[in-house]
This record gives sequence, C-alpha cells and structure tokens, in this order.
Amino acid sequence: MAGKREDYITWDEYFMGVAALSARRSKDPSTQVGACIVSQDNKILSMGYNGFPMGCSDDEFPWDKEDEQADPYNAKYFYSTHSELNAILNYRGGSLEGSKLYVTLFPCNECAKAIIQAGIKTIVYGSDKYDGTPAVNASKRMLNAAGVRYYQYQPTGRKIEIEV
Ligand SMILES: O=c1[nH]c(=O)n([C@H]2C[C@H](O)[C@@H](COP(=O)(O)O)O2)cc1CO
Ligand SMILES: [Zn+2]
Repeated sequence: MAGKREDYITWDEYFMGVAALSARRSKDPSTQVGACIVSQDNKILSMGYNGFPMGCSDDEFPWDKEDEQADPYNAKYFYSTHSELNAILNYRGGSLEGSKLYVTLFPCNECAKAIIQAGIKTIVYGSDKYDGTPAVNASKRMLNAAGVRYYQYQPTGRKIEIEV
C-alpha cells in the first residue's frame, strides 16, 4: 500500500499562495495586494485584489500615485478598491462571521473597519511595509480594540511553481 504524499503544502502556504496569486491580477504598477477569506473549517469563501470598481476602466482611470500638479483626481487613491474590501464585497454567500483573512499587505484603517464589521476574527498578513503610518496605526488601534487577532505569515521558503 502506498503511503500519502508528504510534500503537500500547508494550509497557510495554500491560502497565502492564493492571496499572492490574486495579487497578480492587480493592474497597480506600484503595489499589488491580494486577499483570501477562509472559513473556520479551512474552506475558501472569497478572494480579491486591488483594482477599480466595476465599470471604471483600468485604461481610463489613473494608476499614478500623483500627477505633476498633485491633482488628487488624477491619482489612483480616490478610485482603487483595496483587496480586502473587494474580497469582503465579492462574498455573496451570507455571513463572514468568525472567518480568517489572508492578505499580502497589512490592512489599512478603512479595510480594518470593514474587516471588523464583517465579523472577520483573524488576519494573517504578509508585508507590513506601511507599519508606523497613520493609516496602519489607526488600523491596529481598531483591530486591537475589537479583538481581531493578527499575525505575520512566516514564509517557509518553499517555491511553488505553477505552469498555466
Ligand atoms: O491595505 C491595503 N490594501 C490594498 O489593496 N492597497 C492597495 C491600494 C493601492 O492600489 C495600493 C497602494 O498603493 P501605493 O503603495 O502605491 O501607495 O495598494 C493598499 C493598502 C494599504 O495598506
Ligand atoms: Zn485598505
């Protein structure tokens, strides 16, 4: 009798991998973020990445951080929907109460509000490159107050290649 395969990926590698793959759909030239929401029994409920809302063309809306005149209408920030919010909004199945969010970048304060209100209880994040900024400080303050647990994903170093 053959034993089971032993080099299968862990749950964390699987869900962080799905979040990272989702990020590859992002059109943002500077920061690509992916998210994956998982139930308490390890079933994927939803996914998302940062992008403009439906009907707002990736070719017509700006992807710049800032134009020469520093005109906010010509920068992406008014228009881009964050990956975490997209993952929450993409879920049409009912409640996300008690679920877990895997996200490649620590959620900002706006996403933290949506995460808390959606009932997500755990966040596993990848990069924390905006740590110390007001948005992330405010986010951590709210997540702490609301009892949302968060911890940084510890990369295993395993390379997962997918040929498509
Ligand atoms: O939590 C987040 N989730 C998320 O999807 N984003 C997106 C919005 C923007 O498209 C991009 C941030 O752009 P930049 O790093 O160039 O400022 O990442 C940004 C954050 C900020 O933490
Ligand atoms: Zn956000």
